[in-house]
Amino acid sequence: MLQLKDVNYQANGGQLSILNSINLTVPKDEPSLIVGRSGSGKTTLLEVISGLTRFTSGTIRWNGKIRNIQHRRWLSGMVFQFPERHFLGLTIGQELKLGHRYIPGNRIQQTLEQVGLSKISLHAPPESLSGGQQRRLAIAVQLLRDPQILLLDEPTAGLDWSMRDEVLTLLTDVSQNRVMLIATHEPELFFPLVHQAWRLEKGTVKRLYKL
Ligand SMILES: Nc1ncnc2c1ncn2[C@@H]1O[C@H](COP(=O)(O)OP(=O)(O)OP(=O)(O)O)[C@@H](O)[C@H]1O
Repeated sequence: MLQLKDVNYQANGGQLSILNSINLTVPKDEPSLIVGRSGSGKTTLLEVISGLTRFTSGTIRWNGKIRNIQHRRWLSGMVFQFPERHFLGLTIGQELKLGHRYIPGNRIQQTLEQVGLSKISLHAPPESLSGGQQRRLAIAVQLLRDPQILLLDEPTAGLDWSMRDEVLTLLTDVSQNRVMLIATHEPELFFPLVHQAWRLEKGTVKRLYKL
């Protein structure tokens, strides 16, 4: 379970308040949603949780223990908005192995099966995949790190309907045994998958849905 207590984040040397006293308890084994308009602070919140951004005050606990920024980097996997823009590997195989000294081939194959990409060639460039497949590859890259906390920023942005369905089905499957938090401005797409959703407005959690 992930717990945020009174988390604040201010930018520009404290001049600009972006997250204001965020309190959240996010359960494991089911996707949860952060809903909010553009500029409401969704990406910032995911970056704070994942340890990519240092918050100003508050506490973040994992399974009851306070976790510092290094712990959270280690615990978390973040799938950025439009992750395909950030692929670095020249091939799908390279992309999957980035940052690892060694990954057994069967582990790569299992992960590709998990995301429904078992038939692709590891020698092909990531750009040869369809939009939905590229999103699934980005999720596979994170799953290979086996994160306890999986954070996804607008995972369906820019996808057509059929590809969105592919990604939505996958998200339910990979939420088992971990916390999954999805930031979106299109909550209606995700409501069939989630039990809990929070609305962020100007950096404040305004409402809690128990669906
Ligand atoms: N380091 C920073 N310095 C100044 N302003 C920042 C900083 N980080 C974020 N902001 C501002 O904080 C606000 C929230 O940004 P954030 O990207 O978290 O919103 P968002 O809800 O994810 O928006 P979108 O859906 O458009 O991605 C924005 O107004 C953004 O410009």
